Amino acid sequence: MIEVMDLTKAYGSTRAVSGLTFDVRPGQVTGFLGHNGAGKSTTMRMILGLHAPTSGQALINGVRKHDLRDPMREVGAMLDATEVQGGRTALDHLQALAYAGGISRRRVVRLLEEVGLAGVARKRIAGFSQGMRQRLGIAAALLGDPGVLILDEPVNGLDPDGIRWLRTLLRSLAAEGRTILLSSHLMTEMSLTADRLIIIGHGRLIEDTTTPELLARFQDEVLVRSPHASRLATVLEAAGATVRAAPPPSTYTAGTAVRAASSAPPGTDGTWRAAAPLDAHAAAGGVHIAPSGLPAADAARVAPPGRPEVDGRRPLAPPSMPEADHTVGATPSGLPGAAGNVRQAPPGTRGADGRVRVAPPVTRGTDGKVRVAPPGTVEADGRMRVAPPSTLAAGEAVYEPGGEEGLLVAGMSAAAIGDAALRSGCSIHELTPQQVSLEEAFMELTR
Ligand SMILES: Nc1ncnc2c1ncn2[C@@H]1O[C@H](COP(=O)(O)OP(=O)(O)OP(=O)(O)O)[C@@H](O)[C@H]1O
Repeated sequence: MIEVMDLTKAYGSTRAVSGLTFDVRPGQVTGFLGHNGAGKSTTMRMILGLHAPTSGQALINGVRKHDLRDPMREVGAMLDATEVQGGRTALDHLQALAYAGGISRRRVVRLLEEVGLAGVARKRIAGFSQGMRQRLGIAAALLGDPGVLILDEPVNGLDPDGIRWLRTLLRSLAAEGRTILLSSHLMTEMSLTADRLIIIGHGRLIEDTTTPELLARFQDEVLVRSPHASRLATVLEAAGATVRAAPPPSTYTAGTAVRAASSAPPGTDGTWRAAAPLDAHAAAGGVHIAPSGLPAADAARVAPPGRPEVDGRRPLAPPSMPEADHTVGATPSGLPGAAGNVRQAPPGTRGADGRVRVAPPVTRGTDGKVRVAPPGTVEADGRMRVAPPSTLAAGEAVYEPGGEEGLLVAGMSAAAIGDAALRSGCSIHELTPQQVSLEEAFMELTR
């Protein structure tokens, strides 16, 4: 058992670890996750008594590491597999450690076999690959057959066989009732190996959970893309669901609405296109956007309802559409007009930057606030920025989101969401139960 209690470590002005508290229980593999510099190694070093905490304490089997009666048999660790003398052979290295701990040569030989280094036992470590050094480090950690094992990035450099071997080894050691704390950046591996997860960020605890609990929390959500997202969100919340905005799609796909940007990056197919669900927008009183600096021939096309061209392309915007660098807007009362014309926004709706912004009701966020898209909502890499929520300033309106907005809905099945959408007259373009990986859950949590 490892107990970390209100542990803090400052290196000068750097707070590597800050008030960290968690337990690592026997019989489980506990994964220790965090971005680079999150404080994992520092925490492990404090648990192992290699660095003194600034405050708080870390105990192994109820005492500090230095107070363990037989430390090698109680705790084994591998922090940095490169910290070995390259001039020695693997056998000499392990034997020196074993001698210091009163451990038999027989155990050394057995461990070399177990970690797959028997064939190179008499070779100098200097010639070892990173994976071989990791195996040697793991053998050293296991020398005393300890009940507590602390491994910092043990998977690094291991080949697929080695990774599988280590996973099986750690799971069987945990099944014997040992306490295992393991850090790794390899999320897939962590999700296969760890029962519990301690996730830290900037030296602080973010989550103390189990792998299935964490995944279930995110898998509970259903991604809904709808041109009526705001209204649908209200409907779903009234039905008891929890709704949050989904991150925008990372790249454009055909039919995805593209918003105005000062310098216009192309969509994935190299052209700007108007959103496919324009008809739905029109029904909702939408606004369609012409990006500035339009690429020529296949440039922004705005689709009046029901008038795709013969070749399937959307017709170009009618003449009433302002030239490039003007955003096309319309009053919420109807766009495009019945005749298929795009209406120009009334002058009063232009923002300080000269762009037209009109806020149809559908653009209100789930919090009821209107979101204002900052100028240049498209990044150079083609990703869309999420507009920060904001209230509508006097005389100011917002960009219509352009395409369908994404919602992540928790607490309601996809089927129930579909029914609710039908009943409330909201269209849905996508309804996907989320299958997140541990990596995605981790990124979401540590954002
Ligand atoms: N000996 C030290 N002296 C000064 N600062 C340190 C020292 N050790 C770590 N730090 C700082 O403490 C912070 C946490 O580092 P730590 O190595 O614990 O993070 P980590 O989560 O293990 O990162 P990684 O995943 O990259 O190994 C970092 O900002 C690091 O620069």
